[in-house]
Amino acid sequence: MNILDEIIAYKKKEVADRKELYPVKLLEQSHYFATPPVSLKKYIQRDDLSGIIAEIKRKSPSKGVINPHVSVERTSIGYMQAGASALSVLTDTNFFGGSNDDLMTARKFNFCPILRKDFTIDEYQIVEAKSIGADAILLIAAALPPARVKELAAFAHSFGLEVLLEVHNEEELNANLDAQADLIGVNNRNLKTFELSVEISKQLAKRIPDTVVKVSESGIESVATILELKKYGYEGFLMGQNFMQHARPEIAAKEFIDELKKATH
Ligand SMILES: O=C(O)c1ccccc1NCC(=O)[C@H](O)[C@H](O)COP(=O)(O)O
Repeated sequence: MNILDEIIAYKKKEVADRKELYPVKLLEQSHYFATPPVSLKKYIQRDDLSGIIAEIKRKSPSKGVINPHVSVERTSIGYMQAGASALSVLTDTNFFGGSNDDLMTARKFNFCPILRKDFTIDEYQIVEAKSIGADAILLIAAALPPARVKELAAFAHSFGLEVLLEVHNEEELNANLDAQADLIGVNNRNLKTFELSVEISKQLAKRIPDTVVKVSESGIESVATILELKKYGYEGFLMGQNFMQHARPEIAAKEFIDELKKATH
């Protein structure tokens, strides 16, 4: 069993448990159902921002412990002050050390779009995402049959949530082109082997329709890589570890984004 299979097997059990503990009727009482979402797509395309989706990531299967005691309040505010376009918050606890509380903290202190980074396999998790104040969800093509991707994307849209569809190869991309995703993210990390290469973003770029915002995800470590990916039409850049491995991730993000700004002006 690879790590993605392991995560999905765990999620199935976790979702079943949560449905009992926190029924949908309870989640629906959240005031976030009355709050209009902030568009991830639009913020990524804003000229005054960097295109970077800055992630809060305490640990990961590939890296182990990264920054377990990070202050979500200070880091999320600092990321946005540094010029990030949006936030990504890992809410999975077992494999990534995150939580719904992390996302709710980020929500409380920021007006920007927030991507709920989790392993969505069930409608329940979409209701949950809305109830904690997320603006967008992630759907991973490697974890879902295309028909499920379509159903879950439509369900997310019914709450006004945007969908970032994550692919890692041409087969996954082609099988999900009609999913109505708002953004397509190419994950440079193979979630089954942890192998990392930004070449995969370059290879898949021309296969992604121009109507969809392109995001390159994972393993982005330099401004030069972003400048290169922009030439392939990428507008969004999801970055976690490169910032989170520093004691003060928001300072690392500011230095990075300042360098990016200098290189693009
Ligand atoms: O990061 C992992 O080890 C990982 C393993 C299995 C499934 C997902 C995983 N990561 C989620 C992500 O997609 C990344 O957190 C995100 O793209 C940022 O990547 P990075 O900049 O390399 O931290």
